[in-house]
Amino acid sequence: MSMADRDGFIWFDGKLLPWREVTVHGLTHSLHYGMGVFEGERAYNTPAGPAIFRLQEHTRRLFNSAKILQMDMPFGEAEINAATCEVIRANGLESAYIRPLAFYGAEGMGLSAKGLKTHVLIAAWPWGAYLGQEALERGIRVKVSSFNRHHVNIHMVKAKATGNYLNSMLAQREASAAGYDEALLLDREGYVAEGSGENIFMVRDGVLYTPTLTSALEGITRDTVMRLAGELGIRVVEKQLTRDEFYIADEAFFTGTAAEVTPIREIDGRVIGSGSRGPVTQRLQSLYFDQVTGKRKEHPEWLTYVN
Ligand SMILES: CCC[C@H](NCc1c(COP(=O)(O)O)cnc(C)c1O)C(=O)O
Repeated sequence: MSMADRDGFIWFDGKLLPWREVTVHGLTHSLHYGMGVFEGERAYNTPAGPAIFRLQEHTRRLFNSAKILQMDMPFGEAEINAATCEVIRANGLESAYIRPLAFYGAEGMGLSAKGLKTHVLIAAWPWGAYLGQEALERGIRVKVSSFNRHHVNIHMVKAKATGNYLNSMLAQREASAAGYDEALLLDREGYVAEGSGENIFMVRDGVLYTPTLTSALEGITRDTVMRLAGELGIRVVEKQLTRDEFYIADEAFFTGTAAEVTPIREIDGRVIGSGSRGPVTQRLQSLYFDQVTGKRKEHPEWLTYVN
């Protein structure tokens, strides 16, 4: 079923509208030139009702992305936070994937985007494991992409910008066509950057490693997992990592709002560790799910209850 043919409500420019009425003109500027910013967030059902995980950090990143691209935002962060909660309530959702998007309208077609209106929508829908439930347990097969991640002075990688995902789509489709589940992109120097829609970690001799963020998005899940690992007493190291360090790692996994904590069992035909979800990955994955579903009481500030 097309995403357009759903029922429910989408928050659009300050109002909750019926899902199917949220349409834009074919000459919408962002459709043509790819300048827009978005977020991927999740609400989870908890013993105290539905809650959005680290909503404030996601909204702050949306506004930071807009600032990097110099897109004027017609609402404030607090209004967007409140509207996001309203979308979950209005659709009667308990756990959901949430997609805020800010984009330029059809007021003009010049690249300067002068005088264009920024429109904002927030949609939410039930979305299970991004790479499949089995992936969360068994792990996935990953291919290093022939496409590099953006050079940091070609695309603004700290902005979660819609146009940046052309690179992600090219990489993901190449990996999928080659029979893999996901792509791993290297930066311009050849160091490991991130997945097409995820940050990446590896475990070696009990130490958790993740690439420095030069060519990768500042992932909120990455930050969460690094904090949880520290609380488990696991040493966390951020450094430049090469593809062959991942080949000989004991464990590897992706993190992201959509991907959550997805184990990686093979990269480029090299089996990672035991070839299934490793013990450190499993501990972090289970702690992550306890955290986002309110079973773990630490970090109450990470959950925004919608009711
Ligand atoms: C299609 C993009 C989906 C989106 N990807 C999130 C994402 C991440 C992880 O960031 P975070 O942990 O803050 O989510 C890292 N890197 C990229 C390129 C991403 O698109 C998501 O909702 O997970």
